Order: sequence, then structure tokens, then C-alpha cells
Amino acid sequence: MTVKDILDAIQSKDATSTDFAALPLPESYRAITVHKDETEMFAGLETRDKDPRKSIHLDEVPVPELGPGEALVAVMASSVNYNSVWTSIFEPLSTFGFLERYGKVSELTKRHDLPYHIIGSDLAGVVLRTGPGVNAWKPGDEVVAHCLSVELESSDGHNDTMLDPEQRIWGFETNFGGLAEIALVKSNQLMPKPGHLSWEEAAAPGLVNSTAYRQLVSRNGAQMKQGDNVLIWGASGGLGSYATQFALAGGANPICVVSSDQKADICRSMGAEAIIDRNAEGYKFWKDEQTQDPKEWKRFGKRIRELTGGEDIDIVFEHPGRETFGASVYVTRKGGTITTCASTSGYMHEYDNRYLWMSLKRIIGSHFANYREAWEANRLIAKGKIHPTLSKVYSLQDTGQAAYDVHRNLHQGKVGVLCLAPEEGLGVRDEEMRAKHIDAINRFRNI
Ligand SMILES: C/C=C/C(=O)SCCNC(=O)CCNC(=O)[C@H](O)C(C)(C)COP(=O)(O)OP(=O)(O)OC[C@H]1O[C@@H](n2cnc3c(N)ncnc32)[C@H](O)[C@@H]1OP(=O)(O)O
Ligand SMILES: NC(=O)C1=CN([C@@H]2O[C@H](COP(=O)(O)OP(=O)(O)OC[C@H]3O[C@@H](n4cnc5c(N)ncnc54)[C@H](OP(=O)(O)O)[C@@H]3O)[C@@H](O)[C@H]2O)C=CC1
Repeated sequence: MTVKDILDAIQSKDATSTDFAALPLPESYRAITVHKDETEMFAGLETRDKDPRKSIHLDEVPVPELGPGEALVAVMASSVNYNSVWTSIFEPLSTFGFLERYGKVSELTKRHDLPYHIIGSDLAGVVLRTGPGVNAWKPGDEVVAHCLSVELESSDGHNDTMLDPEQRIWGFETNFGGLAEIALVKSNQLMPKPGHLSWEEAAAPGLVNSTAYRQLVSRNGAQMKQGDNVLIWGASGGLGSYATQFALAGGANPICVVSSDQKADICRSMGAEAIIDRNAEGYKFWKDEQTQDPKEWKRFGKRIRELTGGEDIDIVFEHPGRETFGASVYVTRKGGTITTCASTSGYMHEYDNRYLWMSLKRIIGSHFANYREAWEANRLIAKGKIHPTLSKVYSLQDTGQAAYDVHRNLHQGKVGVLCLAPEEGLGVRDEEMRAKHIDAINRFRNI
């Protein structure tokens, strides 16, 4: 039995759940990995010079043992998230430390502590096997998976599953991720695959869409409301392309920051009107490595006021971090909110606290999404209210190049990866709904 037989079953129109359950599992499969004995390979290099193409490997790996409450999924497509860039350059930490720590939790989690890390935090595919205690899913189900892995043995996480002390991001802080032909997930990560999307389109939104939903819309984030001015950094990037859609769909006013004409055009085509090209307008929030330039914060704020008819920002959707955070705090209105989920340009932030406390602003830390938020975010995709922002699609063996593109900010929206799917465009089950949304689905393609 090989993965080819699994693919044949998925592509045959008439394979039933019983047929899938009867398919023997292969002994091994192809997976994207980083290697524990290479974590020092980039020592001494600047972050931008660390090249994911050198650290990312395509290996043949054994199929992991299936535990209670888990599922093995045949992965048709996945996507590149920035967390896989961090893993591949071993910053800010090697992810093998996470696997070692997870391995100590129980007999079962020991499986994750291996000398290779199978990465990837998105998938669209077909359930192959479910472990004891899984009743809601069965072999043959077409699914996507969100990346929240929790144990839920502590009451800390019982109101908001992101607060579980054993909260991890699957494929980043756990092993057996989605950039592979087969993945191991907890069955609570599974959600129905939106029928109007192909495999690679369905695999694109998961992580970033759920994150943007909590950060901007949910009561655990900024609780965006109609009319809010929302400053969105990287508005055509992974997170930003969903934040922009949420702002527009929710009746808010996105102020989109991008770095090129082409990206400005994408934001315009999504329906945004207020757009700032940070490159063309040449903002330099830092005079040197240690010193910010409040005059530049003010120039940026004035530009925002020009675009909003004199209003300041209600909510900042932050993720660039050190480079922009001082400006983000400054341009927020009295009582406004800065929500942050990342620090791509550096995690030691500096801002002038007088503008925070005197103007009663709030900073909210946000990370991925709880079970329910991830489900709600996927539901919006399934209903065609929010659309995938897939631009380019790579083969599994070219994942290193895909991660390089994201690391160097050469990409648009989301970058997809075909795992078992032999070509793009497969897996669509609802052609009628697809036809209704085809322009929006293709908005980011091949630009
Ligand atoms: C969905 C996608 C998401 C993304 O893309 S996010 C971007 C990518 N992710 C990242 O860049 C994050 C990577 N992770 C990290 O950098 C680290 O992961 C953290 C900095 C978040 C945490 O580091 P750690 O080493 O786990 O935490 P510690 O708190 O520095 O060390 C743990 C030890 O410190 C003790 N400790 C914790 N809090 C306190 C306290 N308040 N007072 C005293 N000690 C404390 C603990 O108990 C434990 O101890 P003991 O090592 O002995 O077990
Ligand atoms: N905590 C969480 O749950 C999550 C955290 N993340 C983290 O968020 C970050 C962004 O992820 P994602 O959106 O997928 O990545 P992308 O690279 O797809 O998009 C980020 C965008 O930010 C803009 N940007 C990059 N650097 C700067 C800078 N120095 N100043 C201003 N803008 C900048 C770029 O847009 P442009 O050049 O057009 O301005 C870029 O397109 C990563 O660090 C990632 O790890 C991501 C998802 C979930």
C-alpha cells in the first residue's frame, strides 16, 4: 500500500467511508521537515540572510501511531505560514525545544519528540483513520484543520481554549504538521472543507483567517464595530488580507498599509479606499537602531487624518512589531485599541507610554483563535462571506522556495502547497456557489 492508492480512492467518485476505512495505511509518506542536527546552520547570519531553502527538507518518514481523540488525514494541500519561516530559520528559538517539552507531557506525546520536525499548520484533505473516542468524524470526510492543539485537562482553558496551559500550535509546537502527504491532528481541529473551494484554496485561509478573526472581530480581541477606522499593517499579506476583508464585511473603514503599487491595487480591488504605500511615502519611524522619530509618527498620523476626513484610528491591527509599534500607539485615538499578534521586525517594542495612558488606549495581545473562533472563521469562508487570498501554488518539493518567498516578502496574500493533489483546481464540490464568488476567489491569483 502506498500513498498513491489513497490518492486513487480520493479521486474516485464512488469510494465510501467503509472503503477508506478498509484502505491499509502505508508505512511511510513524504513530509517537509527541518532537522535537529542543523539548528546551528545559520549561526552568525543576519535574519534576512538565513535561507529556508537550505534548512527545509523533503523526507520519507514513518506514519505516526494514532492515539485516542486523534485523526490521520490524507493531505491534499497545505499552505505556507510565517511560523514555518520562523521554524526554518530557527528563530526566535529552535522548535525542537517545543517538541522536547511536549514529549514530556505523557506517554503519547513522546511521539512528537523526534530528530526531525514535520512542519505546517494548515491542511485540506480527507480523513483516513480516527482514534478511539472520535465519533464526529469518519474516514472519507473532506476536511480542513485549524492549528489549535490543547489538552484541556486544566480548568484554565475551559472558557477560552487558547488559555489552556498546554496550548500549542500544531505543526509549529507539535510534530506531524500539514506540509506532508499525511498529517496527525486532534479530531477537535477538524472542520468541514468548504465545498466551493479547491483543495489548495481551502487550505489557504485557516491559520491567518482564524487569527485575524480573534484579533479584530472577537470579544477576545478588538471587538470591531461598524464605522471603526482600522489601521491594517501589511493589508495584502497573510493576516492583513483577511483583516481587510473582515473590516469591509463588518462595515468598518480599513486604512490599508502596503509597500507597493501592486499591493495597493489588490487592496483597492477588495474594496478598500484608504491606502497608504509606506514605501512610496518613505516613513522612517526609527532614526537609528535605538532612536525613534516622533515627527515621522506625526506625519503618518496626518496622512491617516487626510484619508479619514480628520479622524484617528479606533483599532490598529499590529504584527510588524518593533519597526511600527511606536507609530501604531501614537496614531490610535483616545480610548482606542492596539491589537498585536506578532513582532516580525523585532519583539522588543518601544513606544511613548504617555500617549497610551493619558489617552486611555489599550494594547491587547492576541494569539491564533480558540476552537469556537476558528470554527466561526471557517464558517465565514464556507458561506462565501470571506474568501481565500491564494496567490501562487508550489509543489511539496518546492516548499523551501515558497518559504523563502514569504521570508523575503516577495509573495502576495497566501502561498499554497500541493501535497497529494496532483494539480490545482481539484476537490470542488459546489460549482454553483463557486461560480457566484469566482472573481473574489481568484483576486490574488498569479500576481
Ligand atoms: C498561529 C501562528 C502563530 C505565529 O506565527 S506566532 C510567531 C511565531 N512564534 C514565536 O515567535 C514565539 C516563539 N516562542 C518563544 O519565543 C517562547 O516560547 C516564549 C518567549 C513565548 C516563552 O519562552 P519560554 O522559555 O517557554 O518561557 P519562559 O517563561 O522564559 O521560561 C519558562 C520557565 O520560566 C518559568 N516562568 C514562567 N513564568 C514565570 C514567572 N512569572 N516567574 C518566574 N518564572 C516563570 C516557567 O515556569 C518555566 O520554568 P521551567 O523551565 O523550570 O519549567
Ligand atoms: N500569533 C498568531 O497567532 C499569529 C502570528 N503571525 C505572525 O504574524 C506575522 C505576519 O504574518 P503574515 O501576515 O502571515 O505574514 P506575511 O509576510 O504574509 O504578511 C505580513 C505583511 O506585513 C508587512 N510588513 C512586513 N514587515 C513590515 C515592516 N517592517 N513594517 C511594516 N510592514 C511590514 C508586509 O506588507 P507590505 O510590505 O505590503 O507593507 C507583509 O506582506 C508573522 O510574524 C507571523 O509569524 C501570523 C499568524 C498568526
